[in-house]
Amino acid sequence: MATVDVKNLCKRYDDFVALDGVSIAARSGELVTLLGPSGCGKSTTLRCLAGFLEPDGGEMAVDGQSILATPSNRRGFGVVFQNYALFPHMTVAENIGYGLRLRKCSGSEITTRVHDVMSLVKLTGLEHRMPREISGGQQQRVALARALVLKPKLLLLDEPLANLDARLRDEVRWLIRDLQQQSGITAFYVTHDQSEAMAISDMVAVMKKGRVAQFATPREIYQKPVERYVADFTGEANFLSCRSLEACGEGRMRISVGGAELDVDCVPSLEPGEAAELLLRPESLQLATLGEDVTFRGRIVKSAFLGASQHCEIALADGGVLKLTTAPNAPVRIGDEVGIVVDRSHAWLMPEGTK
Ligand SMILES: Nc1ncnc2c1ncn2[C@@H]1O[C@H](COP(=O)(O)OP(=O)(O)OP(=O)(O)O)[C@@H](O)[C@H]1O
Repeated sequence: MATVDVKNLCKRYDDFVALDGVSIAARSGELVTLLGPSGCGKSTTLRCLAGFLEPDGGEMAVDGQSILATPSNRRGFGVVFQNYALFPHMTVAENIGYGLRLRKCSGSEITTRVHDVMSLVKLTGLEHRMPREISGGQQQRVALARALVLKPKLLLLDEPLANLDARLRDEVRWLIRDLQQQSGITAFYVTHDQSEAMAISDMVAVMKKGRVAQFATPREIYQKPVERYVADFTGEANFLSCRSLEACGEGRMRISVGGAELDVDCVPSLEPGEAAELLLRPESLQLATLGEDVTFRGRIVKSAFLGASQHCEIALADGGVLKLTTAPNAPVRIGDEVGIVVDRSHAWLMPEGTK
C-alpha cells in the first residue's frame, strides 16, 4: 500500500505542452481514475508515474519520498497497459511467473504465487495454454495477474479494457476493482469512459488539455461539477442559462430561470449577478400534469421509447430545452403541454461559458 502525491507535473513534447501543471494524489488503497477525452494527457501522466517518461517539471512522491530519480524498474509498480503484449512463446503460467524469475525467486515460490494469482483472476486450468489459445478477456487477465503477482505497491492501468467487447469490459472492470480492494493496492486507472470511471473509482481527476479540471469523488464530480466541461463529460446533462439574483446562505444562490425563481446550491466562488448556468441531470426532473405544483411549464417536442424508459424533450417558453426520462408507459404525446418538477437538492449552479 502506498500514498502518492503528484504536484504540478509538466511535460512537453518539443513545442507541444502535454501536461501543464497536473496535481493529483492517492491515499493508501485508493483507486484514482484519470478521465478525459483523447489527447488530454492521461497516458502521459501515467507514463511519467511509471518512469517511462521524464517530466520537465513538478514532483512525484510515493510514501513521501520523491521518485523522480528512481528508474522505472526500481519503482516497484505494476503496470497494465492496453497493449498487454504477452510473450507469445511462453505459456500463460510462464508469462505470469516471468517477473518472479527475473527476481530470482525459487521454483517452488514461483509455482505457489502463480497458482494463487491465477485463482484470484479466475484463470485456473489455463496454465499450459499459449497466449494465442486464450480469449482477449483471458489475455487481459493474464496481463493483470502478471502485474499483481509481483505484489506491487502501486498499480498503473492504462485503458486496460480497451480491447474487450462490452460484456467482457464489464466483467473485467469489476474483477479489477474487487482485486484492488481485496489487496488494498493503491491504483491509478486511465479511461475516457465516464461510466467506467464512476463505477470503480474512489477519486476521479477529470483532465482537460493537460490540466486537471476537477479532482473529487465520483459523486461530487457528477453532482457538483466546477464547470460545464466536467458536467458534460460525466453524463447526460441539461443546462439552462439564468441570472443569479442574490446569495441565500453559504454556497446557495437565488436564481431566476425559465420563468421561475429558485434557491439552489452553487459553485462556492459564484458571485451574485454573475452569468450562470443551471445544471439539471435528467433524473432530477419529473413530468407532471399542469396545475400541480410544478417548477417549469413547457411542451413536449420529442419522445422515444427505449424499453425500460422513455426519453422526452420539453421546450420551455423562454427557449430552453430539457431532456428527461419517464416510465415506459407514461402517457407522452408530442405537442402536449406539461409541467416539470425539479428535485432541487440535485440542481447545481455553475459559472457560465466554461465548456
Ligand atoms: N511522443 C509524443 N510526441 C509528441 N506528442 C505526443 C507524444 N505522445 C503524446 N503526444 C501528444 O500529447 C498529448 C497527450 O497525449 P496522451 O497520450 O497523454 O493523451 P491521452 O489523454 O492519454 O489520450 P488517449 O485517450 O487518446 O490515449 C496528445 O495531444 C498527444 O498527441
